[in-house]
Amino acid sequence: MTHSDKPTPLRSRASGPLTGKVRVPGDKSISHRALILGALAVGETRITGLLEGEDVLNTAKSMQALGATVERTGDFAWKVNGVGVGGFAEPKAALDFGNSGTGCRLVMGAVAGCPISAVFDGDASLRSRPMRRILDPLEKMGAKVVSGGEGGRLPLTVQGARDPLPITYKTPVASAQIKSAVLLAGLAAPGTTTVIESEASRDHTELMLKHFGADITSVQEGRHGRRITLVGQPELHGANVVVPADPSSAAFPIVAALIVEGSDVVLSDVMTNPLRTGLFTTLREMGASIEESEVRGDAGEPMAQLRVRASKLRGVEVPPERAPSMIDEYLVLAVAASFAEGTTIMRGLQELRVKESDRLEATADMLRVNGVKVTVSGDDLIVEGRGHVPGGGTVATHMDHRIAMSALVMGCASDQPVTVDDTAFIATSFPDFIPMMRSLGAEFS
Ligand SMILES: O=C(O)C1=C[C@@H](OP(=O)(O)O)[C@@H](O)[C@H](O)C1
Ligand SMILES: C=C(OP(=O)(O)O)C(=O)O
Repeated sequence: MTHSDKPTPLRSRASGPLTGKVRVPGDKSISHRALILGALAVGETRITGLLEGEDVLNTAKSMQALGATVERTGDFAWKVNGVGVGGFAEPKAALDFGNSGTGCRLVMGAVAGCPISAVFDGDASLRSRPMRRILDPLEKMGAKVVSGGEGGRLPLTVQGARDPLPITYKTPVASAQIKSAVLLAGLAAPGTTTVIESEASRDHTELMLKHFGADITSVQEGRHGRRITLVGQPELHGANVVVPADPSSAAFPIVAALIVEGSDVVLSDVMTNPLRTGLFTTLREMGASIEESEVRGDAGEPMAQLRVRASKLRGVEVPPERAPSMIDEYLVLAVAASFAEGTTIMRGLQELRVKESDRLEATADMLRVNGVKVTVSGDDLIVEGRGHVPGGGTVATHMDHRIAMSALVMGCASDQPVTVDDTAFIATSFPDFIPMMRSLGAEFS
């Protein structure tokens, strides 16, 4: 999906208390996986609560291009009829994943196990992101990169394996995208495929594979790691998937409610898988009032209603081993840290450099142009909170949805308004962000 060349800036200024109850859109990670596993299963998959953001819609299109039947049956309700493990058809045109690392990398894994060739492409942001981390294990499984850019950059052509090999693979960094690509390729291989990670990353692929009928086990490995074993060539059956609300999207109204005095906001159905809730743990350590109720689960994914009230926050140190459980939330945590009293040190953030933008530098710039004292030291981010933020800056979003949303949240409570240069990329993960925040009382103009 391409965006118009004309940027759409927006200004956020201090508002009165934010109040109300909202449901943020469906979880992006689970939405991608439901479409992909639906396409690899035999029979019908019904998905409700799917995130209808650009990233996920690009994955839906790619599943269609690979031969699955994908239909929208109502608001956030989708039906997929799959082709079976190993059954993808060769796509006629390049698969365009737009801004989405997850869509691109997971589908690369799924394609690697099929005897077809496919061209993978994306926007300028995705074209700059590393794909070698995915291609390395997929080549060990028998896939080939027929053509590609410098250092494994998109666009590139993958020739899937006719006879994929099962492997045991230790991921070089904690990445659910690497793990998932190997497991999805491993579906088509005989025997068992094993992934070992020294820090556990989000486990939605494992939980959903089990839900679709695969034989998959996950046991602890070392202090923080996991060993995941998948038995190849299962018959995946279609399944019903209820997508809970995305905690990474909920993070924005949550931080806004914490920093705007007098706020009281309720968020329903927020997924609370412990491998995704590092931000909530950290905010609570900072003194945030976040109450959970209506705790329940579906297909192994727990969810809860969260009530968030404005709170006095204090600086904390966030340990590096927490990073995988909040990797997409450091930008908005840095905003919360700017409004806290005292220094917040976030350690071990090297992976932030290879997201939609270099998020370590972009986050530091976002704070700096708004008068917050911030240092990047190696892979650590150090924010000196002073209880208030001067604001008044214009933030460069660098084709990165989470920078745009974090900056707009910052403006909700800063002394002077905060402007973002382009809001277009918010549509990749949270299409209703602007109206939803306005419905709570945010002043965007
Ligand atoms: O598997 C997933 O759904 C995701 C994994 C994470 O990326 P990495 O695997 O690169 O850490 C995360 O940043 C991304 O937003 C979604
Ligand atoms: C990193 C992200 O997504 P992806 O890797 O799928 O582009 C994100 O949504 O913050």
